[in-house]
Formats: sequence, C-alpha cells, structure tokens
Amino acid sequence: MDTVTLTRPDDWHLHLRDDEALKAVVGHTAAQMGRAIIMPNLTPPVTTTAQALEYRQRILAALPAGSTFEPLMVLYLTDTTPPEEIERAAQSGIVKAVKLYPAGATTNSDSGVTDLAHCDATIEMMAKVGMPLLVHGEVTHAEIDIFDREAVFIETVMKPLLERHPALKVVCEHITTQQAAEFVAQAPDNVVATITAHHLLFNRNKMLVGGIRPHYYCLPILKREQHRQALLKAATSGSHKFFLGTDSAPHSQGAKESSCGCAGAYTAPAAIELYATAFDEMNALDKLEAFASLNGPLFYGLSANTDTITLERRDWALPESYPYAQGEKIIPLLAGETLSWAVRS
Ligand SMILES: NC(=O)N[C@@H](CC(=O)O)C(=O)O
Ligand SMILES: [Zn+2]
Ligand SMILES: [Zn+2]
Repeated sequence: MDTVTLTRPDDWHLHLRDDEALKAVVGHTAAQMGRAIIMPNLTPPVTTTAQALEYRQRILAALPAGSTFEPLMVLYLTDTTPPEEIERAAQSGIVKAVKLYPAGATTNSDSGVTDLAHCDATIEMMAKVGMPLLVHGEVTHAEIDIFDREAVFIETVMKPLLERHPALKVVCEHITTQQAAEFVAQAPDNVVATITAHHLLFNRNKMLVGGIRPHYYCLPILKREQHRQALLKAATSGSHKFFLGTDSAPHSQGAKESSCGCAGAYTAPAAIELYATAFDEMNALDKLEAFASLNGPLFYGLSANTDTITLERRDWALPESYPYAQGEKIIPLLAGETLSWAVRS
C-alpha cells in the first residue's frame, strides 16, 4: 500500500500548555487532527468547569484562521474536587473527562491525588453521570523502580478502583507495558487505553544506547522491546479498546536538554505520520483508521469526523526545530530525520 485514506483522526491525549507556548504548538495538531482531548496540567491546573471554559476560549483564540479544530476539555482531579463539580462539568457539554494524576507522578502533578479514598464520592458521581476518568497509571512510591511503576499501579490502584466502581468509564492513558495491554484487553468494555506513537516505535535502547537522548525521555518511560511488541499487537489487533493519544508534551529545548530534563516528547508535528510508520511495520495499515479515527469517538459517545486525510509513502525530513515561547526553540521527536509517510496536502 502506498497511499492510505482515513477518516480525519483525533488526538485523545494532548498537551497544549498556555499563552505563548499554546500559540506556538496548537497549529501543528490542528493541521491534522479534527479534535483533541486537552490535558489540564497547567500551572495552576484546570480544576473547575469555569477554568476549563476559559482555557477552551484561549485555545480557540490561538488557532490559525479558518481552523475547525475542536478542543475537548478535561478537569484535573484533586483530593478536594467535590461531586457537584462533576455535575457542573457534565452539564457544560464542554468538559468530556476528568484526569487522575497521582501526586508527584509526572509534569505538573503536584496538585494531584494523594489517595483515591479522598475522591470516592466524586468518582461515584462520575460513574453515575458517565464522565470518563483518564488515568496516568503510575505509582509514585520512591521504592518502586521507574520501569515497574505502571504494572504495580494496575494491581494496587486500578483493580481496586474498578472493584469499587465497576461501571466507571476509564481510559488507561499512554500505556507502555504488556501488563497494561493485557489488562485492558481482558477488562470490560468501559475500560480502554490510549497508546502513543513513540511507545509503538521505540524501546528504551533508543533513549539510552550510544548516549543519553533527552528528547526520548517521557513518562511513563520507554520500556523494553517485549513491551513495545505487546503495544503494537494491541494497537493493530482490531479491538475497539485501543486508540490514538499522542501525549505530545511540549517543553522548550532548554528544559529538555538539561542536567535535569523535563519528561515529554513533542510529536504533534508528525503525529499521524509516526503512527502510520508503526502500523506499516506490522503490515497493518488497514487497521489504522479504526485506531486513529473511529475507536476514540465510539468510547466518548461522539460521531467520527466527516472529512478524510490521505497519507502517502514519500520521504520527507522533519525540521530540526520550531519556534517556541520566550524566544526559545522546541525540538520535535526525530528532528532532522527522514520519515517515509507524509500527509498529502
Ligand atoms: N508524558 C510526559 O512525559 N509528560 C507530560 C505529562 C504526562 O502526560 O504524564 C507533560 O505534561 O509534560
Ligand atoms: Zn501522563
Ligand atoms: Zn500526557
């Protein structure tokens, strides 16, 4: 296959940041995605429906002229989010989900949940009104090895959570392990997962062999090849439980190329091209449309987009960098390298 035409895809896990950074990055996603689920880990985080409505307005104002890109908003769950906030969010029609960041697990998660027991009534309300919980699934205990944090989370947090709230809609975000892929595949239909392009394309060697490559450092961290193979299998299985979420996470060049670099891979500029490359590796380009464009809307109760995009097999080089906030640059994943799938313009 040398061309693939898809219903226009959506990105079900995206970081857009705010202000100047938002203006620098939003066009990359809007150029190829119809909609995106916008992560709420700003500083301060988006914890109320009122804040989500304001943030949505700033995103719409930052879009290139004529864009029809639609941001889908998310609330940041804290120990003190009241059940009434979930009702307000559901009634708004604008807020589509609530995000669980275990406190300290990732970028801007300091206001996250310290113990899910504090959130029981709020989560009960989410199950009642059908509001999905999006989960950064890693434990944060210092004694747990970083490569094991997702697998331990499934056993110690996710399974007990679903026992208490069996009807809760849950998205296991950016899954990275065989354990997570198998857990989701075997779970009931209300439990699904997003998978990033970088976790489908790379294992941890890419980050650590021949020099330390900070642009491949993200959370959850890249795992061994066995896990990448399990993710590829899940994404191309044809199951409606797995769908596209880039976790494109912009940080300036200086914040990444540092003695203590930030976690996050900036993949938005070539998102669908990177996924096509991964599906091509599996000879599964015929499965890309369901993963990228159909399974996400199905879970969120939305219609698929009505227009299409066409990918073609053609070499092109990603730019070395793009302009970012405060005069800094942002380095896309695979900067300067050649991709063999391109979006036809
Ligand atoms: N994925 C990352 O490595 N970073 C994300 C946060 C997140 O999604 O965990 C970010 O906001 O920078
Ligand atoms: Zn995360
Ligand atoms: Zn993320």
